[in-house]
Amino acid sequence: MTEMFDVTIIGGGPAGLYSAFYSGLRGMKTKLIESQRKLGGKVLLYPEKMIWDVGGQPPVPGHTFVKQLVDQALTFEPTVCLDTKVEYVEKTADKHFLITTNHGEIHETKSIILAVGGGIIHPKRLDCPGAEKFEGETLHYTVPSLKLFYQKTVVVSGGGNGAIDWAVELLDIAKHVIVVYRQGDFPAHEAQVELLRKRNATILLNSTIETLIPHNHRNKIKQVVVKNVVSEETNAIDTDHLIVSHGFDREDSLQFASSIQLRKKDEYFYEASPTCSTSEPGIFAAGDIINYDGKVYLLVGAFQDAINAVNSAKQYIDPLAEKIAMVSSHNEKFREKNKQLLETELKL
Ligand SMILES: Cc1cc2nc3c(=O)[nH]c(=O)nc-3n(C[C@H](O)[C@H](O)[C@H](O)COP(=O)(O)OP(=O)(O)OC[C@H]3O[C@@H](n4cnc5c(N)ncnc54)[C@H](O)[C@@H]3O)c2cc1C
Repeated sequence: MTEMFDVTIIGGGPAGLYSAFYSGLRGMKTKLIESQRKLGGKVLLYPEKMIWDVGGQPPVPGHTFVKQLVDQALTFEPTVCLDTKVEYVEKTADKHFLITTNHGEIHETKSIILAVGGGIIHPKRLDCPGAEKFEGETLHYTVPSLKLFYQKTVVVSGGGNGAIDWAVELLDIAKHVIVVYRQGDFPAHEAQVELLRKRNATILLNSTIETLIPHNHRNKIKQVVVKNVVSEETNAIDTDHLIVSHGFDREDSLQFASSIQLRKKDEYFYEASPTCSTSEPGIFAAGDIINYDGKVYLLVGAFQDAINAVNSAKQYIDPLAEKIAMVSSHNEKFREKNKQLLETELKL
């Protein structure tokens, strides 16, 4: 038999990471399984974007935020399995769960927190012949470092929040920002679109990228050929970099045994209560994968869900456990750390 855990968290994004911290705080033996090689979930897609909207947290770039989240998640030393995709979940006669991964391993657990976000996601590739040879060099699906674009001409393809946020961020860094979008207007936040229009960005609506023209013998883009879908005119634009933000393809390979009755709101979201219980006793959920009235699809929403999911899981495995949300001062682990921090503070 494999080692039994109190809770196994599937997904190592913000919801899963904070669940791992909080379940440690509640004294639960915790395992976290993540399909990617790195923890951080979707925040890994925006390492250089500044995050402003987490209460009490000064603005930090995504990569710093991920580091802080991971450090916090490891506080109570959960077992972490990286590069491991959960494929199948079944329930045993004694109401425990068996989780099968792509490596064929079986993990045993008393409860589960689903924190799989939008599933395993991959940025949608540019539909343009030969585009893959420019990837990583001058064609980007995430922005690894803003420095790369300093004083460069950058074309951003896409019109949603991801594309427009990048374009706005680049206004102070790049020499020139050109946004190409296939529809007649942007669906992104109005205030951001307004900023783009007020500053010197070039906006090409009803337009798509048809071809990428390389520098001689090099895997660098020299020009993008843009076609206006209304007039059918084409135009070659000199560029140093191309950022493509066309959304994500989603891989949802997680299957449940037919005896597990997990209700979905639609093909995407699992139905959950505000205390993050799903329709299947013993399975709880947190973050972008669930839907209930008032659900907030932001980092803070994922954190609140994580607390509720952990508290519900704790109640499931120990009905006599405290119902109220615990605060960090209720844990021994912090006593020594608090002492050290206080001593440092008093010396100042
Ligand atoms: C471009 C962009 C910018 C954003 N900016 C902000 C912002 O400024 N402020 C803000 O509050 N929010 C922002 N968000 C939203 C925020 O990132 C999400 O709400 C948050 O990441 C949701 O966390 P999650 O843990 O639910 O899901 P995710 O972050 O999607 O993490 C889910 C994890 O589960 C893993 N997984 C999935 N299926 C399996 C499986 N079968 N087995 C194992 N692992 C699996 C995935 O690999 C992934 O790591 C932004 C989102 C995007 C896309």
